[in-house]
Amino acid sequence: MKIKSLSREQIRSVDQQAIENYGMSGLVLMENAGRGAAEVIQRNAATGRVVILCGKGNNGGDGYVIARHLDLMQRQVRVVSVVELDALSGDAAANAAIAQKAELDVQVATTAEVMESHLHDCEVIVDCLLGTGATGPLRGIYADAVKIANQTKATRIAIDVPTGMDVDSGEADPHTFQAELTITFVAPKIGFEFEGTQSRLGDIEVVPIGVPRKLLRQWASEA
Ligand SMILES: NC(=O)C1=CN([C@@H]2O[C@H](COP(=O)(O)OP(=O)(O)OC[C@H]3O[C@@H](n4cnc5c(N)ncnc54)[C@H](OP(=O)(O)O)[C@@H]3O)[C@@H](O)[C@H]2O)[C@@H](O)CC1
Ligand SMILES: [K+]
Repeated sequence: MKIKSLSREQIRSVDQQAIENYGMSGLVLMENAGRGAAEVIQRNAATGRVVILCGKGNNGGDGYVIARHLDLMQRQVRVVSVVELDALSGDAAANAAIAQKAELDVQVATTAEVMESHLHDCEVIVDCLLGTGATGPLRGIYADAVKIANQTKATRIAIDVPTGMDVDSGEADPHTFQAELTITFVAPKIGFEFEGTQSRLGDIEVVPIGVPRKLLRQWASEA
């Protein structure tokens, strides 16, 4: 079933309804999202060292799942969190803990200098800094991380939305992540349809996260 482009409120409502009305666990949704994204990454950027930039929220949580699945695919992968790991909560904290117990390469970079040292020689950068929970201009290390990532020669892949782009208006922060590929969950976002956004989004791939068709039917496109 093809789903229409959704607003921030609608997409957040899909997740919320799956959890509250259907009894799905947020961890399962995140697992589906991260696993699906890892498969798309593997298809589109099959070689080279991968750095996954992770923020504080559930978009960051997706990053730890992606790392675990890419590691299973025998990729060389490092997670770089822009916050100390004890600042994480909920499903993101759970997946960060799994990644650590699994002895994946998880680093913290809270300064531009340290971020630069992690990004200067990787071949693929995956942006899990901010998703649908982003508000206002990029703050602090988030802005630095995107700026440094955009200056590298690495292949850049955004998860759910390029960090810095508003999901509803498509408006871009001066430091918006410049993606060659955006892997977005459930449906494209309304902001992606605005003129000028294509150069920040690159190609768009939609990944389903296992929410039931009955829930999605209300947003089915006519086509
Ligand atoms: N179960 C689900 O719902 C599923 C969700 N999924 C995934 O979750 C994503 C949504 O996650 P989310 O709601 O946690 O928001 P997200 O964007 O990761 O982080 C927000 C945090 O970042 C911060 N912050 C905000 N703006 C900022 C700024 N300008 N500059 C700097 N920092 C800023 C702010 O923290 P603060 O600094 O205010 O403490 C805020 O708390 C969604 O896109 C999808 O990828 C999938 O796994 C499928 C299942
Ligand atoms: K992102």
